[in-house]
Amino acid sequence: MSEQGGVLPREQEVNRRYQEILAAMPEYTEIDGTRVRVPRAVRGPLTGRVRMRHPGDDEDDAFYIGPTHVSVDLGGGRETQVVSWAAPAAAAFFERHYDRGLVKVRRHFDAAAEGDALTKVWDEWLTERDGVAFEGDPDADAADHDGVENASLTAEDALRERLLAPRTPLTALLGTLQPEQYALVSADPAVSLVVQGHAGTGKTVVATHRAAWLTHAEREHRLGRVLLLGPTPTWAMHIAPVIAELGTPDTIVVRSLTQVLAELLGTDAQASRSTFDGADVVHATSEQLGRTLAVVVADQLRADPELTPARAYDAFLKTNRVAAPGGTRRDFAEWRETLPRTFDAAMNDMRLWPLLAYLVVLLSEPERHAHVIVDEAQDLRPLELLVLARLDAGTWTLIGDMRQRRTSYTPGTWKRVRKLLGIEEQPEKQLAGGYRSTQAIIDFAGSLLPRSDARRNPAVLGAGAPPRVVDASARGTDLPATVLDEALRLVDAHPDGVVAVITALVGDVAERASDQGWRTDASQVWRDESGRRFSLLTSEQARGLEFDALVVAEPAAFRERAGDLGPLYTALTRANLELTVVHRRSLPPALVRYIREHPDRF
Ligand SMILES: Nc1ncnc2c1ncn2[C@@H]1O[C@H](COP(=O)(O)OP(=O)(O)OP(=O)(O)O)[C@@H](O)[C@H]1O
Repeated sequence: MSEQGGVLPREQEVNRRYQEILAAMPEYTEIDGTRVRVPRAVRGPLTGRVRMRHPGDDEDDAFYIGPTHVSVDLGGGRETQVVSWAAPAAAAFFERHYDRGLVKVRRHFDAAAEGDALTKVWDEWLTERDGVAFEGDPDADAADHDGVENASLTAEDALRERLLAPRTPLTALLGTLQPEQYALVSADPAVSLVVQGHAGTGKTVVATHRAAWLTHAEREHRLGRVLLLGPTPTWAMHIAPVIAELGTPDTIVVRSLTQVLAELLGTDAQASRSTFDGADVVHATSEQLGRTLAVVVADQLRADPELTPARAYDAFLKTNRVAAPGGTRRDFAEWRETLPRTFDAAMNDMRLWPLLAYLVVLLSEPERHAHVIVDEAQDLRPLELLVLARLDAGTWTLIGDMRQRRTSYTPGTWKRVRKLLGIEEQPEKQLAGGYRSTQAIIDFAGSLLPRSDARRNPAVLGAGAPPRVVDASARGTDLPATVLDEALRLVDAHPDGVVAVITALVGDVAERASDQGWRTDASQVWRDESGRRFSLLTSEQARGLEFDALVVAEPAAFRERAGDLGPLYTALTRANLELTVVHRRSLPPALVRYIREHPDRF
């Protein structure tokens, strides 16, 4: 692939004409009888261009890919077609081996964030290079290409350039969407999809682009309403720009699980707080509880057809028909004794929202979605899955990483998740690309995975610098001071990037930061007087996010559950380019072993 200076102005001109046509389109359109504002999804810049490989090469064999389908008048009686990225023909641009080699060359575009002008083109030849890339290209020499590239990546140079740049908010990535990602984004929605991918393999990219693809206004069998569910409100904010850019308004409902539960309960997601910790949660979110509630509701409905969730809750507190298996039956009964005595009182404890919401969905017909996409699906607890099962009228896309489970209360296998949702048995799809972190970071964090599972994703970013491991006790400094020193070093080294500290000891670090003159608002970002800044987060809060450079403080303090180092693995894998680990206590054995086995790197 190469950048071609002579070609760029030509493509910029086509893009300019395309933008003019889009600007002249009405601001509102009719979708399924409803008037909706035309989304930015149909107004953005061109994504790329494809040249098919036909013996009688002519202009018809080339077309553009863009947000929306139109014909562009090129002047002199010539015109060219722009095909929507969600149309079947767009597969020629996105699929690696489209129709057994029918594509000759693809041109990938990059555009300015503001104004939509094209800023760069890359050509990717899928056949031996012969002649010019596209008819009318001024300079055949511009394409210095010898043939087929890396077998798994497309637009490799564009992708690497994008990944090496300081991280900006997540945006639409159509120009560099990879074949393995496109295959999942555009998979047939008639079949439910379960996708397993390690950290940084592009799961959130797939989840967001799939939501947009399924509901794209120009797709023949588009879906009417898709729920896109993620772990936290921060996640929802993180993905908002992609949905704003690609999504058709009102067709994609973005929510965190807490928001879904709050809506079912008619309450405010902010109103009640709970840490969701402790053994009680096992009971409060168990499948057995779900079965008990279903039995109670069915029983009561026979005698009381007007049964309300509040009365069902009363009946649940009294019933002997507890479905918990033998050993835990007594624990379960004891736990039930601790519950608030009324439905309204129970609403004050967020831990009980899944229970209460399940009663609501058992007793009402909630609005159902045509499809539900769940990002970070490994973190849904059994009863939460049972609630969701009643909100979906169609199929599912479940995307997650069983290695990043927060707790052992969630199902440990995709098979169990499928069972709770009633999804037919089928093998998971795997994502393999390493898009977020350097190889050094992927390998270091990957040492926490069971050896059988330690398939290393090849990092697009290349080898990178080894993580820096700092033993604060050997330095004779305390942990917070060392963490802040290291964070400051990274902030200075990445002036245009974003830096974070992830630790279970947020309070200790925050107190010291405050003593040192750092200030924060509610957003977890700390700033000093000269405007330098870093984020201070728990692993829980950092889910799904990423940072150019990162300090992970005191690995031993991350909770280890069920032999699973999920939260620490999540923390380490938030780093793009540079990772520093600061500790006073011993490191987890897997990291110690990794460091010992790679003395040259540490
Ligand atoms: N095709 C692509 N083009 C450009 N950037 C990409 C592409 N795919 C992934 N990325 C980038 O790689 C990073 C990781 O992607 P993403 O956040 O989707 O991974 P993930 O699998 O959800 O990670 P995790 O489970 O660790 O949160 C993001 O910065 C994303 O923008």
